[in-house]
Amino acid sequence: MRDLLVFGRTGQVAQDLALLALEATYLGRDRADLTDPEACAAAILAARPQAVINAAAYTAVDKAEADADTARLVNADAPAAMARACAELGIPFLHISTDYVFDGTGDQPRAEDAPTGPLGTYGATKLAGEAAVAAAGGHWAVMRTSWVFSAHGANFVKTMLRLGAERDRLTVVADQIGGPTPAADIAGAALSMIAAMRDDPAKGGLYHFAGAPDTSWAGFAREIMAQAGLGAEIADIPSSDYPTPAARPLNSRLDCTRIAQDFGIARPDWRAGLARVLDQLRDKA
Ligand SMILES: NC(=O)C1=CN([C@@H]2O[C@H](COP(=O)(O)OP(=O)(O)OC[C@H]3O[C@@H](n4cnc5c(N)ncnc54)[C@H](OP(=O)(O)O)[C@@H]3O)[C@@H](O)[C@H]2O)C=CC1
Ligand SMILES: Cc1cn([C@H]2C[C@H](O)[C@@H](COP(=O)(O)OP(=O)(O)O[C@H]3O[C@@H](C)C(=O)[C@@H](O)[C@H]3O)O2)c(=O)[nH]c1=O
Ligand SMILES: [Mg+2]
Repeated sequence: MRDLLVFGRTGQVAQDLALLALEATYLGRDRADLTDPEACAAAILAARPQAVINAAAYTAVDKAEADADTARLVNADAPAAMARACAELGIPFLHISTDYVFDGTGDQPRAEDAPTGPLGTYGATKLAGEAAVAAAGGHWAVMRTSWVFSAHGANFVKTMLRLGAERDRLTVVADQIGGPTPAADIAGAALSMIAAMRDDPAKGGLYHFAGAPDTSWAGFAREIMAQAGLGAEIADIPSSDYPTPAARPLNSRLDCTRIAQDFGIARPDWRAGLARVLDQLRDKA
C-alpha cells in the first residue's frame, strides 16, 4: 500500500512489514522518537498518509520496571498522540499490544473482553496505550499478540539457538503457556486489517492474534532445538526457578476467534513459521 506510515524500522514486526509493504514509509527513532509523543503526531500530520501502523514499543520487559516513565511515554502516550492525529485526518490507525496485559490466571484462552490485570510495568503501560488509542475517537484497531519471533532483532528463538550451541542442557520455564507468533504473520495480518478498515469504516476494534498451537516456553525451546538440529536437552523448570524483575503471566492463551470471524484471519502454525525463520537465518549466515 502506498501512503502507509509505519512507526518503527528496526523492530521485528517493522522489518517484516518492510518485506511485505515495500512502498510504505518507515520512521525509525531518528525520525520519530516515541519519548516525544507530540513529535509523532506532528510526523503524521506532516506526512498526511492514508493509514498508520505503530510497530514501535518499549519491549524490554524487565528493564521497564526501573524505567517506567520512559515505558509509559513510548507505550501509552505516543500511541495516544498517534491515534489523535489519525482521528484528525480521518484515517485508520492500527496499534499492536500484548498478552502481558493479562494476569495469567486460569488455563482457558482469553477473549478480547476478558478482564485485564497486568503483572508488570510493560503490561501496564501497554494496557494504558490500548485504552488511549480507543479513547482518541478515531478509526482504530488494536491487535494483541504474543511471544513474537523472527529472523531479525532480539527474540527467544535467537537466544535459544545461541545457548543451544553453547551448552548441553538448558533449563526453561514450562508453566507459562501461550502462542509463539511469527512477526511475518503479524505483519501480514496487520496489512489485511488496515486494507479491510480502509474499505469499511465499520471495521476495527480490539483483536487477539497468536500462533498455534499453544505451548510452553520449554515446548517452544524443544521445537527450536529439533528443527535446528541442536542436541541440547531442554529441562522443564517452574517460573519460580527463573526469577526476573517483572513477573510473566502463566496463562497467556489468547482466544483468536474474533479476528477469524471479522477479518478471515486464522491462527498461523508457529512451527511452520519457525522453519521459515531458520531458513532465513541460514541464508543470512
Ligand atoms: N516482542 C514480543 O515478544 C512481543 C511484542 N508485542 C508488541 O508487538 C509490537 C512490535 O514488537 P517487536 O517488533 O517485537 O518489537 P522489537 O522489540 O523488535 O522492536 C521495538 C521497536 O520499537 C522501537 N522503539 C523503542 N523505543 C523507541 C523510541 N523511544 N522511539 C522510537 N522507536 C522506539 C525500536 O527502535 P530501536 O531499534 O531504535 O530501539 C524498535 O524498532 C510492539 O507493540 C510490542 O509491544 C506483543 C507481544 C509480544
Ligand atoms: C533465556 C531463557 C528464558 N527463559 C524464560 C524467561 C521467560 O519466562 C521466557 C521467555 O523469555 P523472554 O526474555 O523472551 O521473555 P519476554 O521478554 O518476557 O517475552 C515477552 O516479550 C514481550 C515484549 C511480550 O509482549 C510477550 O508476549 C513476550 O514475548 O523464557 C528460561 O526459562 N530459560 C532461559 O534460558
Ligand atoms: Mg524479551
